[in-house]
Amino acid sequence: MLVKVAVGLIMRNDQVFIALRDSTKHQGGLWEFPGGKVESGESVELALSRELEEECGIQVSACEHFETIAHDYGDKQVELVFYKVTEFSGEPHGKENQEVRWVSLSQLHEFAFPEANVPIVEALTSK
Ligand SMILES: Nc1nc2c([nH]c(=O)n2[C@H]2C[C@H](O)[C@@H](COP(=O)(O)OP(=O)(O)OP(=O)(O)O)O2)c(=O)[nH]1
Ligand SMILES: [Mg+2]
Repeated sequence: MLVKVAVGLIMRNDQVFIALRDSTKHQGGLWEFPGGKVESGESVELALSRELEEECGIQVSACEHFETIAHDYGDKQVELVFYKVTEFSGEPHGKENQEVRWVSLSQLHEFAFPEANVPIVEALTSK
């Protein structure tokens, strides 16, 4: 089964906001860009706003599609729809008590992300 996921690249100057995935979750113990599964009947952009409010406590006011990546983990197939979150209100934090960081794009490669994120990290650091 293919799981569609809305993912936010929350940007501020040359930094991006990342969070540590709970070790009990799929791809746990790795860093991620906040986001989550699109629910049935929900648009991807609505899912993005809902997930970023739930996980980081921010309200998205503007976003733009960045890249969509399909990836097969073997145990799970995902379609990750990445958005650059260009305007938001509230201060991003680990609302679900997850560890979070603002990271300079030049240091992003120092963090371990799920395999599907590799092209995104590459694109963010080379632009
Ligand atoms: N949020 C997020 N998920 C990612 C990234 N990269 C990546 O491969 N994934 C995968 C891991 C999961 O299989 C899936 C997203 O799941 P999720 O755990 O965020 O979903 P969710 O917030 O709805 O969580 P839950 O209700 O299952 O607890 O996408 C990423 O950068 N961010
Ligand atoms: Mg999530």
